[in-house]
Formats: sequence, structure tokens, C-alpha cells
Amino acid sequence: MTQHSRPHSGTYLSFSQHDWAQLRNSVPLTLTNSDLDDLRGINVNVSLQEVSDIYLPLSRLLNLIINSQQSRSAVLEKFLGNYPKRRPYIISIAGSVAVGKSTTARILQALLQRWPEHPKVDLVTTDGFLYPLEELQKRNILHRKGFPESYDVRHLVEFVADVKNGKQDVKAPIYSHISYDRLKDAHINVNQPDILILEGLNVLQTAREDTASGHSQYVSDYVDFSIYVDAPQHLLKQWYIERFLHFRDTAFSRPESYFNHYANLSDEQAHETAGHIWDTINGPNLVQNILPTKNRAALVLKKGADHLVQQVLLSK
Ligand SMILES: Nc1ncnc2c1ncn2[C@@H]1O[C@H](COP(=O)(O)OP(=O)(O)O)[C@@H](O)[C@H]1O
Ligand SMILES: CC(C)(COP(=O)(O)O)[C@@H](O)C(=O)NCCC(=O)O
Repeated sequence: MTQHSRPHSGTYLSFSQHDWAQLRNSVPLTLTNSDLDDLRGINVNVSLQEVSDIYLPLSRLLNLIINSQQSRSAVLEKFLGNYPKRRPYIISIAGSVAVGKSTTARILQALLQRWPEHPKVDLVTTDGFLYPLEELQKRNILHRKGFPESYDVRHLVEFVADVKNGKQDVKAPIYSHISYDRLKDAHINVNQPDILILEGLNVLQTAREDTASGHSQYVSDYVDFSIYVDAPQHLLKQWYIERFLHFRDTAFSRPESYFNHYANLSDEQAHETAGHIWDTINGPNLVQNILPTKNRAALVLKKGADHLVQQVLLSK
């Protein structure tokens, strides 16, 4: 274990994959057959060895931190004489498009909900808070999807604040990668979970300086623990292209898909198209708006080839 400097707030402890994996020895829960089925259902490409080595120790760390926060709240409530009101613990997961945020979030959800202290774990992705397609077109920012100005930040912050304040039945909009738009008639209902996992490109971002809306609260004001999933840019581009090729063979071939016209691209054309989208939209967004937020995270997972985590940084 070594130390790394963390420009804005102290230092990180650094663990190699091997050292971090040793910490799983103290995880009392092991994976049952039904857990394994759940995890395979999330993504067949996820290695179960990786789940044991990386994500089980992480779930234990989070369990310990959450337990200590729950005890602290109970003490405070007892001291103040109020009826204990438990507020959801909020974990955010940031990182580039295609780094594996949603896969990481779903693995953590599956693992965290097995702990008796916090069985109800909800998951929301911030892409639901992108402005609807029509609005993006009206503002002429369709080519800026994923950039800060493409999100309804006010709505997102209001949502997170409501969940944190223990409001019942808080609704989150849902984004569809098939229609490339927010779903009109569906939403996720978040009803006083023990934990909310909030995943998205922008969860570590603060309000834009140029904003006219004047919102002064950030998602991070309500987040208890933040994770950044990191990987070298050449791998991110490769993973984006591979996912695009997969979508070409599955989602894009559905008639209701916004990208239906991509379904018939040859391998070479699909490569070129996805590479172009990466180079003109997702790559620049990463460099300009996502990477600069990395050092705000409490924990960084650094991936290498095949999505395998090679290093874990934990803020002291
Ligand atoms: N741990 C993992 N092991 C193997 N493949 C993964 C892993 N995480 C993500 N992937 C693959 O990488 C691509 C991007 O993952 P995804 O979770 O959709 O990323 P994001 O939500 O960050 O855009 C997908 O094709 C997914 O199957
Ligand atoms: C909706 C997104 C901003 C969100 O990214 P994700 O949830 O995949 O990390 C992204 O998938 C996207 O649509 N980017 C715009 C360019 C593109 O079509 O990839």
C-alpha cells in the first residue's frame, strides 16, 4: 500500500489489485448460487473472480462506513430526543461513457442489498435527467449530449435532495438507449431506500459558472460516498466501439430504435461511425468535463484491459 497525493483534499491510499483482493478474506458473506445467477444476469462478461477480488471487499468497506453513519445518527437522535428518522445513504458512481459505470452500479447494488443492515438498495442513472430529445434539438445541442448543458441539473438536484430528506415515492425519469430519449410514460419510484446508488457522467460535477439558472446546490451536497471508475482513454474508445457493434446487432435492429439506420452498417463502417462519435462527442466530454472531477472522488477504481481493476485509490 502506498500513498498518492490528492490535489484538493488530502491523500489517497493506493492498493494494487493483489493487496485489495486480500481484504476479501475478512468478508463474512460469500456468494451464494442465487447471487451468482443475479451477477451473471447483470453482464455475462463480468468475471466472477473480479467480483470476489474487487467488489466484495468494496461492499464490505461500504457496509462498515454505512453502519458507522447509522450508529452516529442513532446517537444524535437519542441525544436530541427525536424519533429516529433514517436518511438514505447515497453513493455516486462517476466516470466516462463506456467505462462500466452502470455495470459497476448493478454489481454493487446486488452485493450491498445482501447486508441485513441495508437490504433496500435503489439504483438511478442520471441519463434520465438529460433534457428530452425535442428539447435538445430545440436548443441545438443534440451533438452535446452528455455535456453539462444537456442535463436538467435543477431537476436532478431536486430529486436527490428529496430522496435524501426521506420523502416518499420520489420519481426519477428513465432514459432509453433505444429511443435515444427519455421515456414518456415510465419512471423509477424511489421510496425511502436504505441506500441510493446514483450513477452518471456528471455526479461529481458542480454547477457551471456560465449558468443563467442560478442553482447553487450540487448533487455532491447530498452524496455520502463517491466512486470514480477510471480507465486509459484508448481502452474507453475501444469499449465504446465494441458496445456500439453489440448494439448494432441487437438494439439498433429494433424498428423503434433511433439508430435503426445503423443496423445495416458493415463492421468497418460501424467501427468508423462509433470512432467518429467518440472523437467528436464522448472523448472531448471526458477530457473537458469528466476527468477533471476525478480527484473529488472518495474512491477510484482504475481499470486496465478486459475491465479488470488494477489499482484502487481510497481517500484517507
Ligand atoms: N466489469 C466488466 N467486465 C466486463 N465487461 C464490462 C464490465 N463493465 C462493463 N463492461 C462492458 O463495457 C461496456 C460499457 O459498460 P457500461 O456499464 O454500459 O458503461 P457505462 O454505464 O459507463 O456507459 C459494455 O459493453 C459492458 O458490457
Ligand atoms: C446518454 C449518454 C450521455 C450517457 O452515457 P452512459 O450512461 O452510457 O455513460 C451517452 O450514452 C450518449 O448518448 N452520448 C452521446 C453520444 C453517443 O451517442 O454516444
